[in-house]
Amino acid sequence: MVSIEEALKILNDQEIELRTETRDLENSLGYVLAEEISAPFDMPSFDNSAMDGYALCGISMDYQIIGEVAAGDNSKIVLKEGQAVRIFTGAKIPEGATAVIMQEKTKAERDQLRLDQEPKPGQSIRKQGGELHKGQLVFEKNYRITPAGIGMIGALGIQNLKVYSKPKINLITTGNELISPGQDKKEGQIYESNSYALTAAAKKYGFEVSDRLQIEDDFEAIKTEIMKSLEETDVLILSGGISVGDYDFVKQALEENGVVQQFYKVFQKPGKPLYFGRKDEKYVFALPGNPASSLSCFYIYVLPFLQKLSGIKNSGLETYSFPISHSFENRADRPSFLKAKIENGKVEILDGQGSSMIQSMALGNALAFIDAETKLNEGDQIKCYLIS
Ligand SMILES: Nc1nc2c(c(=O)[nH]1)N[C@H]1C(S)=C(S)[C@@H](COP(=O)(O)OP(=O)(O)OC[C@H]3O[C@@H](n4cnc5c(N)ncnc54)[C@H](O)[C@@H]3O)O[C@H]1N2
Ligand code: MOO
Repeated sequence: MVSIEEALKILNDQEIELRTETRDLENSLGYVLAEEISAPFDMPSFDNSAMDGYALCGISMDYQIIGEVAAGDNSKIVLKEGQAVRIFTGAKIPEGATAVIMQEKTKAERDQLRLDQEPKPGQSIRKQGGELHKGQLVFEKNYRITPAGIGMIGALGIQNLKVYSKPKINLITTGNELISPGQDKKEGQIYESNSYALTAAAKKYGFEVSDRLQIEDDFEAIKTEIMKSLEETDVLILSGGISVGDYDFVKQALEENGVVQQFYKVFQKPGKPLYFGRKDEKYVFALPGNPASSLSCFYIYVLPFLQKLSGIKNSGLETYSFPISHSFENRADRPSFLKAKIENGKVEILDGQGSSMIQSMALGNALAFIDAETKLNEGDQIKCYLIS
């Protein structure tokens, strides 16, 4: 049995080989850059108008309008003192222009333009290179691509990006009692829900579960499916059958497939029988079958590891401390991740903390961490892992 800190350290210390691939801009959200990106040209690449109005030359109140420049035009107009052109936002500033005045601050009659006040030199002109200079570093390697990042890279005209690959994930649920939602349920059976919750949690953080399989508590079947899965996947997640019961075959089946245990059992609640192992560059998590245990172990242990395999540096759920809205005593002898709800800056520990209970997790938005046998008074700070 290891502590939570030891388990997290073992995961964090795994030596892993990151793979890279080329992705098109559109499909790179959430990926991590495996290369630097520098500006291939000045941004903006030409002086352009920040307003719909008039570009003019010289400081005066009256100008003669000699033409028009719209966005996208490559006008050859050269303005002389006292001349102006009609111009629109984003259009290239003609040579000789010293300022742009928004149209609301002007009166135009035929080719005569009168301003409400004198222009200031450079007014409403977005200068070439005002945001970035050619060759300037825009994103360092390891930048995690956000929607704004996609916008920035697109604005630089770059279509293909070298990024770290995300791991391929397979999921196997085990248990004789499990049937799929939608089927008729007989006495003693329950609906298999962990694969749905785990797949959804993976998806929420940008990971796809490629293959899902439900198998019975049959040692040979579990062993064979683990073997097949290890051939085709990077990360295998199993749910159920990892405790000490007579039908808990997962650990032995992993061992017989050459998977080397990195830790088994974490001193925590829920999720004590959590297992992590590896076989060369293949990684295996065996999560406890209880629905809240498996999902909570996914959030705290599997997710940061999937992120690490994708090149993400600051991996894991966001954590913040909040004051607790009521006094609370953790009677459990293990440090606990409690289903909780943060509302109006305070945390409420929810009813329904059993490892099999998932409704409280679905209604909450955080896992609140509290040490074993600890009493908190209203207003005491409690560390929360945000899950929504
Ligand atoms: N003698 C002991 N018994 C147990 C211990 C222990 O230390 N000594 N630990 C308990 C703890 S803590 C947990 S957590 C569970 C974990 O056991 P398993 O990982 O072997 O899980 P199962 O026994 O297969 O299932 C537990 C529970 O969850 C339900 N389940 C399983 N899979 C699914 C699924 N895919 N979807 C929905 N529900 C699922 C299953 O029906 C069981 O009710 O062991 C304790 N026992
Ligand atoms: O450690 Mo188990 O996940 O509490 O039920």
